[in-house]
Amino acid sequence: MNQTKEQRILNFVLQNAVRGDPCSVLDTIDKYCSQKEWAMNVGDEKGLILDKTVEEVNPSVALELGTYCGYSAVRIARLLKAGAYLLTVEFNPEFAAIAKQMIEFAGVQDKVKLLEGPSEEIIPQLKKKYEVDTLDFVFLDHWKDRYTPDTILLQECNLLRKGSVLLADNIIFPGAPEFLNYIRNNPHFQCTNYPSHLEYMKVGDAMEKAVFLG
Ligand SMILES: Cc1ncnc2c1ncn2[C@@H]1O[C@H](/C=C/CNC(=O)c2cc(-c3ccc(F)cc3)cc(O)c2O)C[C@H]1O
Ligand SMILES: [Mg+2]
Repeated sequence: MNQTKEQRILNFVLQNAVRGDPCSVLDTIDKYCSQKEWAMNVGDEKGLILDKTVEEVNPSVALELGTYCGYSAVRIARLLKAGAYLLTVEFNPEFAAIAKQMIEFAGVQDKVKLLEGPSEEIIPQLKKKYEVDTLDFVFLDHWKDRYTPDTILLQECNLLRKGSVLLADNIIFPGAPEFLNYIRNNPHFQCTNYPSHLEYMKVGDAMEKAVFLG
């Protein structure tokens, strides 16, 4: 049975990266996806915007929607302080299995909880089942038409507090026009746009930061 692209990415990491070294895992994925097979990781350029935002927020509890192969989970987890953790949500079991191995190889498994299932089911469980009070940081990188309903759901579930920071990928390409309209016209959010490029390409893209004002 021939391998999937995601399995090929994982195998390339297992054979070429340094076990327990998150930066080497990230560099190895970026090398593979820029030279061999493109894949929808946030990548090195937008990854720097993600890094700066995570360092600025310095979250105790972070949520990621759309784990995929685990690239941004490793990217976020490597920056978390002692005792802080990332919850990452992925509903495709194959991607979840790949991401689990990627996260473990990088050595950040103690900081990451991979939750398998659709975000609309997981989000309402975060308080009771996963003992979350509020979220300090949320990275949105799943299906683009889910950004708005999930942002509304996070508010309905009282998971955001004054100062919670959302960061959304792919504002330009593939684009999230409905989310952009929602969040920029919502008086409860203060938005900032970060122009960049689509991962591994010369195509323009951007990230949007939205601070919840309470
Ligand atoms: C609702 C929900 N719950 C849990 N997991 C969910 C979910 N929706 C998607 N997911 C999971 O997240 C991942 C999906 C991410 C969606 N991201 C994308 O579709 C995406 C697409 C591109 C792109 C750019 C140019 C092109 F020409 C083609 C594609 C670039 C990106 O950075 C992306 O994030 C994998 C999926 O299983
Ligand atoms: Mg993306």
